Amino acid sequence: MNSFDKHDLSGFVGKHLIYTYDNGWNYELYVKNATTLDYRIHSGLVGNRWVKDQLAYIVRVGQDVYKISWTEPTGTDVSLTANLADKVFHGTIFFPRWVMNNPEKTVCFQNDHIDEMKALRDAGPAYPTEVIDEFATISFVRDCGENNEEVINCAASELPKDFPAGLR
Ligand SMILES: C=Cc1ccc(O)cc1
Repeated sequence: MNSFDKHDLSGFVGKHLIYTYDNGWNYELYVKNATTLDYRIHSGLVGNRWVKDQLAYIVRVGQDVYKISWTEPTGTDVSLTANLADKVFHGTIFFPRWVMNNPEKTVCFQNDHIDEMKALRDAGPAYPTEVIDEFATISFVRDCGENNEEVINCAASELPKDFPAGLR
């Protein structure tokens, strides 16, 4: 018998998170609804890439612990764990070889380039996959409600210098 309802995502849907991986990569994620997320990458291998309306599997695996998994048009697979109580985050990213070879090709607002990303994925090479397995620290959490298009609506490079100051 669990002490929490596995099917209750209300503590996660609508959350806007900013976190920094131990390797220094800085990311931002918005849990738009129970099956969709938006994200923006501030720094790292593919810094300045941003994506809206990525479909994902989102599950609750603990009182304050959620897991999100998806596969991208680029062929990159991602599985993230967010422990909101402890502000601990963990990401596993499975990059196809072509992204490791030419990360700059994926740095864009992906929604405007879906067919191009799929063509690059299909051209490969896919293998050997590069697995990035990193903890991150959550530095910012707020509630933005469901399906809020304003949370992530530009590239990281277009944000004010003092971002995320003033958001709370
Ligand atoms: C490749 C996308 C991606 C999005 C968020 C995150 O924390 C890791 C990877």
